[in-house]
Amino acid sequence: MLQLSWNWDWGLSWAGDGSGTAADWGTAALTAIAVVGGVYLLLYRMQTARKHPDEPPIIASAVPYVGHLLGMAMQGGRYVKGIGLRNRDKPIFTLPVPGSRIYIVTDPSLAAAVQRASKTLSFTPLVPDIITRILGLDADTVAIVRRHLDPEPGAPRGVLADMHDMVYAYLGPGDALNDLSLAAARELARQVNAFTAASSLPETVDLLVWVRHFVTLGTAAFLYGEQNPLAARPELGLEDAFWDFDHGLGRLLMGVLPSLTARAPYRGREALAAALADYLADVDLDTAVSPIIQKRVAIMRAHGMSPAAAARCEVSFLFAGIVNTATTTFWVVLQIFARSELLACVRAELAGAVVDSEDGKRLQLDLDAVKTRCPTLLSVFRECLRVGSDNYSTRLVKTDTVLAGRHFLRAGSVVQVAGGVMHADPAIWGPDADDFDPERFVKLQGSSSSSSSASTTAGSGTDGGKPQQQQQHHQVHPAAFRAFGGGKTLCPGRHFATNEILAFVAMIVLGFDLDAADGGGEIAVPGKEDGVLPVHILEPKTAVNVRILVRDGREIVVV
Ligand code: HEM
Repeated sequence: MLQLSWNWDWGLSWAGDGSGTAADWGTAALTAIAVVGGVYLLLYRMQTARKHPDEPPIIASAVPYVGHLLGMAMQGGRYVKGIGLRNRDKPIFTLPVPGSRIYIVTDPSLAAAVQRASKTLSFTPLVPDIITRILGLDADTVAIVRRHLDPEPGAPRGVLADMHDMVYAYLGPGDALNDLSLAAARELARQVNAFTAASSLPETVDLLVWVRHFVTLGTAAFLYGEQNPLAARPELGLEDAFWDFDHGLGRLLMGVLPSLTARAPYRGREALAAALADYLADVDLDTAVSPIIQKRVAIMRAHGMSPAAAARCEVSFLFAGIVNTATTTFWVVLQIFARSELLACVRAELAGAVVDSEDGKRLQLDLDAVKTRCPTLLSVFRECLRVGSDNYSTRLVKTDTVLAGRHFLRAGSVVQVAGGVMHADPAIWGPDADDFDPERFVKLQGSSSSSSSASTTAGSGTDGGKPQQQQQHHQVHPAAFRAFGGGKTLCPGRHFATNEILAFVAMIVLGFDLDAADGGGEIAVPGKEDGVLPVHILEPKTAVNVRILVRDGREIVVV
């Protein structure tokens, strides 16, 4: 006879009358297995129970409730992407998590429906918590940020709403965008010219590190002025601090004692915030920084933020301006230089976008011509974004919502549009969806649709469009291209980024030759590191070391 009891010294124990036989122990073990199995089955069944008959199908985790969270923590964006690709028959599905639901959308038309339902599905309520953790905001600033999120027309507006509208208006097509694009391209040209002038011998570099150095310093300069602390105070190591911050965003987001568990990103952020606060307190904002930064700082101050808090928030704009641009430029340069025929083709296209100066000493790069006369370059850019972006557009379900008249989404849950799944879906892009096709977007013919979600035209002056995939004779839904997100949070910097990246790639393609560092020859293209939180275009799994040779030593001038 065996009995289950609790013993304070030894914990849970089996008590017997001393006559326990092997059969008794076997029975006990079977009972224990049955109890554990029963509890497991109960939890498993509970997590698969739909909260509503029209709730999207539930994909249960083998470890009830917490399994998906563990999967995301251990495998990053690859985890949900894998589930999405294995369940292509489900345009939307539910991942049960403790106390909530995550609805994953993998179908472009449902993604468009999510974007349209912006009254009940909104990213904004999630922003205060996210930026508090990432930026380390103090309680007063958080209270300001929380005011009047998602205001109705005519209602009082909070700082996020004002900032959103200003940034979208400023970076939309028009003179301000053109001025900023020109300023950025000129700053990058200045840096490339300085590098060319200083380089007499071939240099071996890590291509990503080389590209992002230019983009980091260039962006800091055209946004915050030449005396910005990243450029003017090299002793602070702010460039490294910036990338430490970027590479530790996931840990900062966890918010568990960040000064200990996310030491490098925490210190990087604090160094950047302090240096920007000192700088912005000292300079004459009207003349030293670009107009968009003047407007950002003015909005934050008008809403009552302290100068130090406003400077801290600028770390996020620096992040938005640098990280995706640097990483995308890296991929575009790499993909072009890894294919000699493609390189020749892009150089031939760029010949139509440059002219020699009268004295023959300078190369004049025409920004507009780069955008309009280089279809292959533009296609490579878009293909790099398609292949490199596994991003998720995230929304909180504010009130119970029926999506597209069919799918019940419960209030308090989270919806995520899975860009990585859509970008890899053969049903959308054709059977070669896994391949990098430099001409994919040349083969896709744009139309003049005005949907703002697609951005496969990405900054060419028109939003959206329904490109037709000539080979497959079907259309790619405008919401299937997710690199810039979509709907109310569609990246406001997409036009600017396109201009800047195309100009910068043009300078590199025209000015340099790149070889594999290990003895020259073809440069290999590594896979992308997809086991991280996909907050931006993914980095390569391994470093790409190249030898840089100056091809055309002439100064580049942007016109
Ligand atoms: C290749 C370059 C870039 C890519 C791939 C990119 C991508 C994105 C993505 C995916 C989002 C979130 C969209 C969503 O959640 O639906 C976003 C938001 C944003 N991006 Fe970009 N971005 C790029 C460059 C830039 C640049 C250069 C700037 C500014 C100069 C910028 C400013 C912003 C801002 C301010 C937001 C937040 C918008 C909001 O919700 O209020 N981005 N970007």
